[in-house]
Amino acid sequence: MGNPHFDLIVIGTGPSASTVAKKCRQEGKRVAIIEAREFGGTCALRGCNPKKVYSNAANLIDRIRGAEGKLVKCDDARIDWKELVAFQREFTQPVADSTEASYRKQGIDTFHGRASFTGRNSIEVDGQSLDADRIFVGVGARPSPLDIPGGKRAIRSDEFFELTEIPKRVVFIGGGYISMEFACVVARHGASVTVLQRTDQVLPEFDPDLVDQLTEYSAEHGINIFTSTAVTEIDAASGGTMVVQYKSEGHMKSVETDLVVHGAGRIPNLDGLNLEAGEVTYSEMGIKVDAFMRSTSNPAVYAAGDCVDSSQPPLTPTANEQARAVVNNLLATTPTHQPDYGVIPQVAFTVPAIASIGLSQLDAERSHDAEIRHDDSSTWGSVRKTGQRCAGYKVIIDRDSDLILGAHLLGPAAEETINLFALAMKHGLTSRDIKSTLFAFPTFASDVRRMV
Ligand SMILES: Cc1cc2nc3c(=O)[nH]c(=O)nc-3n(C[C@H](O)[C@H](O)[C@H](O)COP(=O)(O)OP(=O)(O)OC[C@H]3O[C@@H](n4cnc5c(N)ncnc54)[C@H](O)[C@@H]3O)c2cc1C
Ligand SMILES: NC(=O)c1ccc[n+]([C@@H]2O[C@H](COP(=O)([O-])OP(=O)(O)OC[C@H]3O[C@@H](n4cnc5c(N)ncnc54)[C@H](O)[C@@H]3O)[C@@H](O)[C@H]2O)c1
Repeated sequence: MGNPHFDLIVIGTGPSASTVAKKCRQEGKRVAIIEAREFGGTCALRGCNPKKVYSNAANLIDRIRGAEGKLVKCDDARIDWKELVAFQREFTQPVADSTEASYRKQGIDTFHGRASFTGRNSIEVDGQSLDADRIFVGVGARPSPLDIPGGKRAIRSDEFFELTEIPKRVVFIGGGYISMEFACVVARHGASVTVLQRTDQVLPEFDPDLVDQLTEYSAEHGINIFTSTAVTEIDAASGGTMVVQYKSEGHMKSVETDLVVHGAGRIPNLDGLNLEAGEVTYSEMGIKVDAFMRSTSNPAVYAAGDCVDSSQPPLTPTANEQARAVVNNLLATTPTHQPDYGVIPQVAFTVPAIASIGLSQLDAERSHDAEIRHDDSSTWGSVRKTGQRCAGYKVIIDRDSDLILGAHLLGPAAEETINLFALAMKHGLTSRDIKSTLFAFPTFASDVRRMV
C-alpha cells in the first residue's frame, strides 16, 4: 500500500494554518494537519491571548492607582500572580483539545509531531510518510538565539507564561514588543525592572516622541530603560541570582537580577523542516514566496505568517490575510490572489497602550507635504476624567489631498481608537470626512475629531 494521499497537507496550527486547513476542507478538499506541539499555535497559546490577560491586569492596576482618591478608594489593589496565571489558563488550557476536536469534526486528519519534507510533495511526521498535491507551511517563529556567554540563563516568552511567581528584580534583554509588554505587567506587580535595548529607541515601530512619553511614565513605575546597550554576558551569582553585563556609552556596566527574560526578537521557525528535500528556497528571513504566497522554487508549496520572508510585520492579522490569499489560490486553477494588507495597525499593549498606523513623521515629511498635528493629550478631559496622566497623539495629514498619512496614539483606549484610523485610511476618508462625522460623546473615539 502507498502512503496516505491528501489534496493538502498543512504544517502548523496557528492563525495562518488554521485558516488554510478549515477553509480548504469546507470546499471539500482532503486535508491533513500536523502540529509539533499542542494544537492552537502561538497566538492562542503563548502569544496574543494570554498576553492580553496580563496586560489587562497591568492596565487595571494603573487605572485604579491613577483614580485613587478621585474616582475610587482602593488602597490595596494589587496583582496576585498565582490568580492571574490561573485566570490566563482558563483561556489557554482548553485550546489544544478543542482545536484538535474541531479539526476532526470537520473531517480534517490530525497528526502530532514535527513535520519534515522528504520530497517536493511528501512529508514525514512521527515516522509516517504522507503525500499531497499541495503543502502549506505555517510554522511561525521562535526566539532568536541569544549568542552571548550565559545566554541560556535567560527565559523565553513561552517560559514567562509558565511562571507562577515573579521575583523582585527582572531584566529584559531587548526592548521590543515582548519585553515592553511584559515589563509593564511585572512592574505593576511590584518588580523592579531593567530593559536593555540594543538600538537608540525601545519599540522602534512606534513614534519616538510618544515612546519618550511612555519611557518617562514607565520610569516612574519602576521600569528603567537603557538604550544603545550591548549585552555581553549573563553570569550566575550567589544565592541563585544573576549579573547581566552590558556595554553602554563606551563603558562596561552590570545589573544584578533574579530573572532574565529574552525579548531580543524572533526568527522563522524552520528548524527540522528539511526544506532542501522539498526544494523550498529560504533565507534567514524565512521561506521565499512570490506575490501569491507560493514558494518561489516549488509551486506545490505555499507559506504564510511569521515563517515567510516578508516586508510586513509578523502579526496575527498579517498571517490571517496572507492565509486568506493562499486559500483563494489553492482553490483556483492558477494563483491570482495577493494579500490585501491595506494599512496595518500596530499596537503594543504596554501601560498605557501605544499604537501606530501608516507613515512615521520622518517618512511622511520625506515623501509628502505633510501637516503634523500633535499634542500631549494628558490634559484633555477624556483622559483626566479617568484619573490617568499619560497620553499623546500625532496625526499626519497630506496637505494636498487631506488624506490621513499616519496616526500615532498613546494613552487610554489607544488600542481601540487606532482602528478608527485603520478604517479611515483603508477607505480613503479625508480629515474633513472624519471631522464631519458625529461620534458619541464623551468617548475616546470622539477625540479623533479634535486630532485631525
Ligand atoms: C508573547 C507574544 C505575544 C504576541 N502578541 C501579539 C499580539 O498582541 N498581536 C498580534 O497581532 N501578534 C502577536 N504576536 C505575534 C503572533 O502570535 C504571530 O504573528 C502569529 O501567531 C503568527 O501566526 P503563524 O500562523 O505564522 O504561526 P504560529 O501561531 O507561530 O503557529 C505556528 C505553529 O507551527 C508549529 N510548528 C512549527 N514547526 C513545526 C513543524 N516542523 N511541524 C509541525 N508543526 C510545527 C508550532 O508549534 C506552532 O504551533 C505575539 C507573539 C508572541 C510570542
Ligand atoms: N502587541 C503585539 O502585536 C505583539 C506582541 C508581542 C510580539 N509581537 C510580534 O512578535 C515579534 C517578536 O517580538 P519581540 O519583542 O521578540 O521582538 P521585536 O523585534 O519586537 O524586539 C526585539 C528588540 O530587541 C532588540 N535586540 C535584539 N538583540 C538584542 C540584544 N542582543 N541586546 C539588546 N537588544 C536586542 C532589537 O533591537 C529589537 O528592537 C514582534 O516583532 C511582533 O511582530 C507582537
